[in-house]
Amino acid sequence: MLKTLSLHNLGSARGAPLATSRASRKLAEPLGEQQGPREHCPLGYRGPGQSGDGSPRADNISLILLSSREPSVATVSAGMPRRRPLQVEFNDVSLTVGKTPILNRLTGSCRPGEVLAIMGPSGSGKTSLLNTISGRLRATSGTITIGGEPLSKRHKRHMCYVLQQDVFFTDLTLRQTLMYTALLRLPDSMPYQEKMNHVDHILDILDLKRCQDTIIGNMLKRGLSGGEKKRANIACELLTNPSIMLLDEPTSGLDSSTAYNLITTLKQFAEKENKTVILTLHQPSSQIFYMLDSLLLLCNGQNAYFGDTRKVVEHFSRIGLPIAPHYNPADFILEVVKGSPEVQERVIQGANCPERGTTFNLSQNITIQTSPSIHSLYSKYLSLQDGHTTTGVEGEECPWDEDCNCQDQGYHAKCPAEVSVTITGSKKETSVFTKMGEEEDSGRSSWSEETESEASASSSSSEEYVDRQWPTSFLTQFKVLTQRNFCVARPFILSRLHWIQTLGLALIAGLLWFQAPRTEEALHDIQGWMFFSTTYWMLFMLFAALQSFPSEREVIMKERASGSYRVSAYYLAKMVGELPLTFTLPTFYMLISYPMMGGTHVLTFIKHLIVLLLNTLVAQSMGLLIGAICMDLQVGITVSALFTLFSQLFGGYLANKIPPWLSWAKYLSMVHYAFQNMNIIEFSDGTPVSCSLENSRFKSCGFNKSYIEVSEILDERGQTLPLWLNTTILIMFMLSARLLTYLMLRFLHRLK
Ligand SMILES: Nc1ncnc2c1ncn2[C@@H]1O[C@H](COP(=O)(O)OP(=O)(O)OP(=O)(O)O)[C@@H](O)[C@H]1O
Repeated sequence: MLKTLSLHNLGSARGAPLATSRASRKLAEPLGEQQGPREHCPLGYRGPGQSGDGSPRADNISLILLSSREPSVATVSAGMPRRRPLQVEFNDVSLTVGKTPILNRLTGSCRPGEVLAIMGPSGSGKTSLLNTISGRLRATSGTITIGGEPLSKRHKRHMCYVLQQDVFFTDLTLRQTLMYTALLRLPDSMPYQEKMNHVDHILDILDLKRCQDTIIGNMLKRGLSGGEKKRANIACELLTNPSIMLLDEPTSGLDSSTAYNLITTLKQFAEKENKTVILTLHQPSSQIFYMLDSLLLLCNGQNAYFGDTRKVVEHFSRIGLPIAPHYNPADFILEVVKGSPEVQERVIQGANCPERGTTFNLSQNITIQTSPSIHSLYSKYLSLQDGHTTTGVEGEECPWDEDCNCQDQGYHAKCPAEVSVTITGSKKETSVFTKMGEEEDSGRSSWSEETESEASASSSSSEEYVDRQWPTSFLTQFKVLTQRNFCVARPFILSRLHWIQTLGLALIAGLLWFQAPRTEEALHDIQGWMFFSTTYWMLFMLFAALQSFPSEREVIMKERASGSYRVSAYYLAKMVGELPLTFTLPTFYMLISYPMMGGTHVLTFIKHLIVLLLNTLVAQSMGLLIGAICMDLQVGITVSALFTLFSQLFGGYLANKIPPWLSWAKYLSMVHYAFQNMNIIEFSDGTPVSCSLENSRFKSCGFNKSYIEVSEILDERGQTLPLWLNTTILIMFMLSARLLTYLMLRFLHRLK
């Protein structure tokens, strides 16, 4: 049986899959087969029209297409606070970065319930426009309004921005990622269980249940697939039920079927929930293309077309660039805006008509060179030649009216108006796809009075949360971020490699200084163990902390840009969340190494441990500070190497006789204070050190004393400060470094 799609004018087939495209052809194939390999239940494909086993019945394709518009997406916001629908408008928006003009007088709008696609070749300014609409970039001129009000910081909580890149903490599972997002971005007034139900619901809608316990992963660690990451990205944003969704290339890297399903979901989300969806697309299939309500086509940052997607074919015909039959209009318009300067000029002028009162000399044929892939597709299926020539009406100049309509009916008659496509299904069945027209859209909720009044009548709490500066209290942010920081840092700080490294070094140090006798001869060795332990943990923690901000920065920036939490909450949570992890390995090291070195006093061990942990915290603080200042790992490593070597050299063990003009430098060495404290503790509280039997270098050994006086041991390494003062100075080091780090994050790196 043959399936025939008859579209009376390509442009009016709103929402209907264009059977001229490869994707449409695929649709017309037995859907049971098409569904088979798609292990993940395709978005928007559930519901009537599916057979008992979940696969659609091949004889009911048009029903499936219609019923695919009744998805579970309709309940994305079930139980969520209601959001007011907001229209996005931008007028004459220009953007210049430095001296480079990026966007030039762009005008467009998107109403609630609609999907606006921004299309254009690479580098035409799609992402820049999205950034400008979201407020991440400030327009050089022009106006942007959200719900009739000029764009302001307040609006960022009404919109979500799905970035082109998938920015996540790679060690968290998908479920953890969504859970923390929900806890941070959904209001405190919503019970925990409800938030978790919402997470489940979103996982279900985006067909991510199957991989919810998989880690996000990265290049080195396998995790979610590219398509799953894309959907995870969208899931995080859907959680907050935003009024406006901005998506930068949501379909990039997805296969055509997944891309189609994703756009279907977004389309349904816009329609059913009255959301404003603006997305950038690179090369959509015609099926996807006609699902979009309106299109803004960019050409070198300028407006090449803005309007109804269904009218794009007509528009291009009108300006002398009619689209060949069977050609995917999305491919065609991209070929056009990548064409010769002459073609680009014509398109830009056509888009700005009637202001410029443009008329085109349609007698001139313009050849648009099609891409090789399109060519091969054409050769194969449609037997076209290299490129295709668009031809206006010979010798005729179309008289344009005020609305840029060609008034010559004869001209229009020559434009492609009706296309009939025959598709052969493998079961040799035939059915007729009927045009999906305006009637089908009648159910679409629009920016209607009813919706507005509904919105205003919605619970005050919902609007209240929307307009509050933060969705959650400081305490909630702190608690959730502490837990998340712990989960994020644990795989790194307590990695198997770090356990092995710590065990190995503890054993080596223990064996090297094994049961060192407390004698004058072994004094240098005991101090060697103390110096090694101090510097090793300084190096370990400092370099571990160094990577912390540079690696987390993108995620934090993304979350901060959507107004999820305060920098102070994040920073404080990071300090607290990582604390137990910071203490684990040094404690493990001390438990092995100290007894092996011959330490027997429990109290001395505890005091040593406290000093070592404090030293570790100071080192971590310095690492965070250097990382926050540099935000570049290479620069950070160089600065850290200088700092740690300086600290070691002036630590009091390697060099005793420091030149007087350099003696001040030791006060800047954190090792100096920690090493002094360990000496004080070991020789005051531990086993006394016996004098050498012959030629002792200590005066106290000359007065018939068997043990060296503690003060003499300490003085041998220069002037010693009391234990409490060394400890206070170390604490001051730590607090100042942490305060400076906060200021860096808050003011220098714009995590604000
Ligand atoms: N900060 C900047 N400084 C200078 N030029 C910039 C800057 N940001 C963007 N551009 C330039 O502006 C142009 C538009 O960039 P944009 O990323 O918006 O393009 P795009 O259409 O999204 O491209 P793609 O499809 O490849 O992602 C590019 O030529 C880019 O090099």
